[in-house]
Amino acid sequence: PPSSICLRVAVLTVEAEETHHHLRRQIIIAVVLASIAGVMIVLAVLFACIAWRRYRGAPDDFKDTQSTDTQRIALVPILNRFNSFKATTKKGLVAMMEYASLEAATGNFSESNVLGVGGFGCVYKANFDGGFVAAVKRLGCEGQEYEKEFENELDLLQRIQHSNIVSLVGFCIHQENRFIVYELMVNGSLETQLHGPSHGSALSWHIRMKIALDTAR
Ligand SMILES: Nc1ncnc2c1ncn2[C@@H]1O[C@H](COP(=O)(O)OP(=O)(O)OP(=O)(O)O)[C@@H](O)[C@H]1O
Repeated sequence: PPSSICLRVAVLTVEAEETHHHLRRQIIIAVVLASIAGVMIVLAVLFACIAWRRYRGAPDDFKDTQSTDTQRIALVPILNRFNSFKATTKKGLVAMMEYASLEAATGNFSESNVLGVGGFGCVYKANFDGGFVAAVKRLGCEGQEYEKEFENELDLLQRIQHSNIVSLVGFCIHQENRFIVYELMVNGSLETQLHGPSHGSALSWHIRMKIALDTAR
């Protein structure tokens, strides 16, 4: 009868609508899940990139202390074989200087050439052939702390090249002795200027302000 046909058509329409609804809901869920997965993948890649850049940019000491220590210890006997020339290290080129030239330039490390004394050794003024003047630090030769200080200072100064930081000229290893050659600070160190015999009397407030700004840079 026509009424039962109408009823069947109505039931079929409702079923079709329900199926359509169900399908739409599934599509929406799939799209949302895919979007979340996509965002998570992008975030993971981003995080990995940042972590990698930080790892590469970090000083060696923060990466793998054990392996850098091993490298440093391994470096010394290799350097000992040379006496002059330039040593290419992972950070650049540093002059390996002959002991004889340091001895000659400092007048055999004479008292009259002493510029100052630090925690790890004495610093001498050195006049090299050709008029080149520098400062030579002779590190004490007892104990591992001197060896570590020598390696740390070389490592740091190779990496830090800045107009406000004294530059590294070279180094020398002679028997048990270790030497570091620096650019000469003709007016002495900042500490000497501030706390030396003059007690800073030579520094005007304008100069002090300039020093403070340069230090911050
Ligand atoms: N490049 C340089 N030019 C001129 N004088 C220097 C130079 N380097 C060091 N001096 C003088 O030698 C002194 C000792 O320097 P050094 O670097 O051995 O020790 P420090 O930095 O004063 O102290 P510490 O060894 O305890 O860190 C300095 O105070 C300074 O007077």
